[in-house]
This record gives sequence, C-alpha cells and structure tokens, in this order.
Amino acid sequence: MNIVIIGAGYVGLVTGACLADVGNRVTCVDHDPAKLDALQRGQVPFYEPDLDAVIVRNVAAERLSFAASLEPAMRHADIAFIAVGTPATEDGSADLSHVLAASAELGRAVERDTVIVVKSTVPVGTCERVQRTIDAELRMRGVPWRATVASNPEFLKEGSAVDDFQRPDRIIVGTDDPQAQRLLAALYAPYNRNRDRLIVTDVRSAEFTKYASNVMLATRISLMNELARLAEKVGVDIEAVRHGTGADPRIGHHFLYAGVGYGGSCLPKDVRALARLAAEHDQSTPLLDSVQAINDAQKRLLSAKIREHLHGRLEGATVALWGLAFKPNTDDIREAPSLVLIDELLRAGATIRAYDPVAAERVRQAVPDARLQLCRNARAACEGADVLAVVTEWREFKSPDFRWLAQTLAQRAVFDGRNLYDPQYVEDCGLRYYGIGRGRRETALAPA
Ligand SMILES: NC(=O)c1ccc[n+]([C@@H]2O[C@H](COP(=O)([O-])OP(=O)(O)OC[C@H]3O[C@@H](n4cnc5c(N)ncnc54)[C@H](O)[C@@H]3O)[C@@H](O)[C@H]2O)c1
Ligand SMILES: O=c1ccn([C@@H]2O[C@H](COP(=O)(O)OP(=O)(O)O[C@H]3O[C@H](CO)[C@@H](O)[C@H](O)[C@H]3O)[C@@H](O)[C@H]2O)c(=O)[nH]1
Repeated sequence: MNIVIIGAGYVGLVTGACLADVGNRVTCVDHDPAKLDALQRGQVPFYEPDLDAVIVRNVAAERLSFAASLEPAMRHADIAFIAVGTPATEDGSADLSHVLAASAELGRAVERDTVIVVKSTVPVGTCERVQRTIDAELRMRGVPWRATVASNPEFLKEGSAVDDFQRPDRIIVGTDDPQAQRLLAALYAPYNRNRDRLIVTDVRSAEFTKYASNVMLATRISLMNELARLAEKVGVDIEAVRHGTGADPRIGHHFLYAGVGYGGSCLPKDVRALARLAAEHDQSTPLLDSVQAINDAQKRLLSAKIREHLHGRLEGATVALWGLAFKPNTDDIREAPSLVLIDELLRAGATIRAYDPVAAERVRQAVPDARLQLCRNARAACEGADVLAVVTEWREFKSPDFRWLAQTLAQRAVFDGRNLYDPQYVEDCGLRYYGIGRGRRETALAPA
C-alpha cells in the first residue's frame, strides 16, 4: 500500500519504518527542517533502540522517504496517518492545533478516496472534528474525493517502541466504515499473524480506550507509591509486597514498581487531559486528581530524603545523580522525575554531578546552570560528591561497587529512587540506604 504519515516524531517514525518494513511504500512528512535533514542523512533525531536500523534499511530499499510537504505523496496514498503531537495546554486539555492543522492540510492535498487514520492521542470527538475539517476543505475545492477518518491509537512504549509496534498486545481500530476496516486489517496483517490482536470498535470508543489505558497505568503507579509511603512508616518492604500482590494474576507483576513517580510524554499529559475532558462535561475526577497529586509529591520525595540525611543542609552539598531520562533506553526527558530533583536541589543551593548514558545533552539544554555538572560516566559523577541519588534504572546502574562508593561519598548515603538495590547489602558495605517504601529497623552502619 501507499502510505503517508504526518509527523516524523516517535510515533510517526516508528509507524512509518515498521509499515515500510513489511513492504509498504511510506512517506513521512514533517514541518521541522532540522529533523528532515537529519533523517535524510540516516540519523534518528532521538535515541530509540533498533529504530535507526529499520529506518536505514527501508530508506535503502526505497520503501521509506521523507518530505516537507504532503504533495505529491497524497496523489497515490491509500492511507494517511496523523501522528503529530498533542501536548497539554495551560489548563491541561490536549492541544489539538497540530492535529487540526494537519487535517486542513490533508483536506487540501487529498487527490483520491483516502482513509485518514488518527494515530495521535486525542480526546473523544476529535476524529469527528478531523472529518469535518477535511470535508470542509474538500467541499471548498469542489472535488469528488471521499476521506474516511478512522481512529487507531498507538500503544508503543519509548525504549521498546519498535518491538512494541511489531509485536502488539492489541491493535485498536475505530471506524464503522467496512472498507476502512478491511484496509486497516490488511495493513496490520503482517503484525497480526495469529489474527488475535485486532479489535475493531467505533471511533469514540477507540479514542477513549487510549486514555483509559494510560490513566489505568498511572493509577497503578500512584497506588503503589502511596502504599510505599505507608510501608516505610510501618516497617514493611514494598518490594516484598510487590512480589506478593503481583502473584495474583488479577493484579499481575507488570507496572507495579514504586519509584520517583511517572514521567514521560504521555502518562502525565493524558491523565491531565482526561480529567480536563471530564471537567468540560461537569464530572469531577477525585481518583484522577489523587493520582496526579501523589505523582507530584512522589517526584519531590528524594530531595526531602536527601535534605533530612544532611540535617537540612543542602546548601553547599554535592549530590551525584545517576539517570536523567524519564525511563531507561530513551533520551526523552519530558516530565522526567530527574528534572524536579535537579530543580529542588539547585534551588536549595546544592551542586549536582549527573550522569546518564544518553540524555545528558538534552538536560544540558533544558537546565543551563553551572552547578549542574554533567559527567562522563557513573563513577566520575560520584567523585567529590556527598551522596548518590539514582532516578533512572539503566542496566549499568544495577550493581555498582558499593565498597568504592562508601569510600568515595563523603556523607555515605545512597538514595535509590527505583528500588534497585538490596538495602541490607548496601548497609553492610558501609552506606546508609534510602529507597522508596523500604521500611526497616534502623541498624548501626558498618564501617566503610
Ligand atoms: N511518544 C510516545 O511514546 C507515544 C506513544 C503513543 C502515542 N503517542 C501519541 O502520539 C502523538 C505523537 O507523539 P510523538 O511523541 O510522536 O510526538 P513528537 O512531538 O515526537 O512528534 C510530532 C511531530 O509532528 C510534527 N508536526 C507537527 N505538526 C505537523 C504538521 N502539520 N505537518 C507535519 N508535521 C507536523 C512535529 O514537527 C514533530 O516532529 C501524540 O498524540 C502522543 O500522545 C506518543
Ligand atoms: O511500574 C512502573 C512502571 C513505570 N513507571 C514509570 O512510568 C513512566 C512511564 O513509563 P512507560 O509507560 O514504560 O513509558 P511510556 O513510553 O511513557 O509509555 C506509556 O505511554 C505511551 C504513550 O501514550 C503508551 O503508548 C504506553 O502504552 C504507556 O506505557 C516512567 O517514568 C516510568 O519510570 C513506574 O514508576 N513504575
């Protein structure tokens, strides 16, 4: 099939590359000239494992190309995807300006009957607005073409985006149009080999399913974080609780980790957007409000623990920080818990020696403060530091040399924002251990 994708961001590029990989001809269109430049040179403008290889091989095979405008690709397009951003506006609602602008551009560029697929995460009713916008342009042009708008939300996770796309848990297609259903079923067939992944529903339910999924995930995390706070107070280890509760298949082990709060480009904005949609329909959302409040507080937890360990004296202290990306295997720092910690520490007068395998450059641009020192590796970040805080669970942070850390960190403490370490072992090595919800009795610290 001939496919056009509007938006060469995470979702647009993964969708485009993976659909090209199974034999389609794909054109990714983006307004950002720097992005297009980089892509034409085979460079992916962000870090996402495996994506560059899929892009490079499909560009070489002339199945995947990049363009600054919709024409002439729309002349042959069977399907056009809208995969532009829907960031939060000031009041938390989804900013639909990019989606609606792309819709108007599509209306001006459609040259045959085309199925238009909204892949961006959009509130209920948006696909209908997209349909009206395109139809108005078609009417104005006086052309006979029919554009059928369908919803097809994306569920990939950053850091495993290619694998998620190629081995989906579900493919949600929202449309009542039988021809669009057939076309999308055929398009996804190579990634639906057992024919058990496709869920066809109406447009509005598809739009809603995306938000429902993300708020459910966010709720799980905030609930675990609330339990972790209590666990700490009553001498319980939340990690033992996670093992125990997750063993019930109705609960499951996935996505049950207490930590420094959820970040990223989706969960925070989607919880806000759904709450906002509810407010617009005069419905209160006490649960969603709590999910957000817990998450905001959770992002400030580590700085409070560090302050307490240093007897309130953050001014002049040096904190080593491992991990800046909002999760491992990405360089995305949108709504990353590290940014909140950095902000609180800098405001309190501390110096930070930070290390992340791939996200440092983005943080350098986002936080241009000389007291945030970006280090070349994890060890270097600890040299001259008082304490260590770990906020992203990169594999390389999983088993550090704690005895070396005990000799290096002047105030001999590790703040484990992802519960990576065995508290007893860390303390046996001569470091005070602080995790998230790792309640325990105080023991005398072993000598370093
Ligand atoms: N990032 C994820 O992991 C993820 C996963 C699932 C769903 N989503 C959703 O998918 C959508 C896209 O997210 P993303 O992270 O890929 O966004 P992004 O910000 O990385 O990329 C969006 C791209 O669209 C381009 N763009 C905007 N308007 C355009 C226009 N009119 N014509 C051409 N290009 C245009 C921008 O230049 C940018 O490159 C959002 O709604 C998001 O919520 C994201
Ligand atoms: O048990 C857990 C799991 C995750 N997180 C945090 O939650 C955030 C989000 O993680 P994750 O969901 O893995 O990353 P995203 O790439 O943001 O993916 C989410 O958002 C995407 C965009 O909508 C959806 O497509 C995905 O299905 C959904 O998981 C990160 O800060 C994680 O550290 C936890 O704190 N505890």
